[in-house]
Amino acid sequence: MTTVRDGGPGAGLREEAAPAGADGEGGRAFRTVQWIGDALGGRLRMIDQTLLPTRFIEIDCNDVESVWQAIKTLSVRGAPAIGVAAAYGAVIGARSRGTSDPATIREALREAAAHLRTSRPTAVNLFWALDRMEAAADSARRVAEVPLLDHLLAEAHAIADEDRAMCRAIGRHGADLLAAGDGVLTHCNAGGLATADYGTALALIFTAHEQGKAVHVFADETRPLLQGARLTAWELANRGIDVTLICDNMAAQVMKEGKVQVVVVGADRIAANGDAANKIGTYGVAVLAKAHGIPFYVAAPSSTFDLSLADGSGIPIEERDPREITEGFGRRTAPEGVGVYNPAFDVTPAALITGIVTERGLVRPVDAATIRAVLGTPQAAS
Ligand SMILES: CSC[C@H]1O[C@H](OP(=O)(O)O)[C@H](O)[C@@H]1O
Repeated sequence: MTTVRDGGPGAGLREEAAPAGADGEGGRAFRTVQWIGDALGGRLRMIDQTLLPTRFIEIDCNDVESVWQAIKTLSVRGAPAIGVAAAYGAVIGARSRGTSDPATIREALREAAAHLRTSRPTAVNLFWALDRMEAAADSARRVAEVPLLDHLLAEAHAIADEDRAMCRAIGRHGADLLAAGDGVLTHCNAGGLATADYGTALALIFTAHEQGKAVHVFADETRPLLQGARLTAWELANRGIDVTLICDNMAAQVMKEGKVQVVVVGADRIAANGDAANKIGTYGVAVLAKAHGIPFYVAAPSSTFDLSLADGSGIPIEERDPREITEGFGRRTAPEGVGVYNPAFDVTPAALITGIVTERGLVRPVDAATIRAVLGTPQAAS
């Protein structure tokens, strides 16, 4: 893994923090995850999100282990972004034996996919993307003799391109749920940094903004890893969108003060009945929204649905290192040896979700029948 581009200390919100080349939607574009080069000599480049907002650093991954580490340590995070990174990681694995022999390439890809599957358990996009890459390797037997590695890189590019398109479609379908002047509360980061680009929950806000509908965002800082403070506030400020950062325990107060009209969050895995896993604290926000009569929306692409699960009880919840809580601010904030519980996600029951915004439309009411009607044919995930 090598540092490629260092925006320098304090890059923070400065113009140079986001690369040149507007994405056409008024934002200063950046590519969360991208492939540089061809199938044989190329590499996976990603923003190291653990260093934001103060430093904008891109890292290149040239082997499967560095992709695994980047996912595990949250250099790259967010369900869709993890899926895209894993797809390119599978390409890196497929070429690792240095041969053009298809059988060896397929075996190397399966080995890489098996390893990448162990990086994080909750975001279904990781498994969905790896399943798709393995299917592409197998289906290549029947396609014209494009070199297999080129075929695999094309599949990974397709996953990334589809994610970009899905994010914008989510924005289009969801922006109508926001009215000019609304206070919108969000939790964690479901923006461009969590996807190939543009985001899911934040896509609604970005699109509304591009439509001239100004909203004010309350961003939960989202302990313990502060994706809301470090990433969501950074993305929104970079796009000139009004954002107020609050501690997670302030969400009830801003709702009680009438400052929040809508809540919109992302998701990491949605079961067939609409139960949705998302960053820890989301379930509490949903309960608060219900108590205050505020609509609570989840925004997610179809690749985040796991229709093999009847409900949310089967969603694996990642538990992370206790030091993220006891030493997360660069100093110890709890006594040595104290017990710590650090689930990274929780599951919001469908009954608390007003609607799920997908690239294919709005799922409302949130139930299995409506999900099937909006998404069409079910997909299994491993
Ligand atoms: C668009 S998915 C974003 C989703 O992923 C985050 O989790 P993590 O930062 O641990 O990967 C969080 O649950 C976000 O809502």
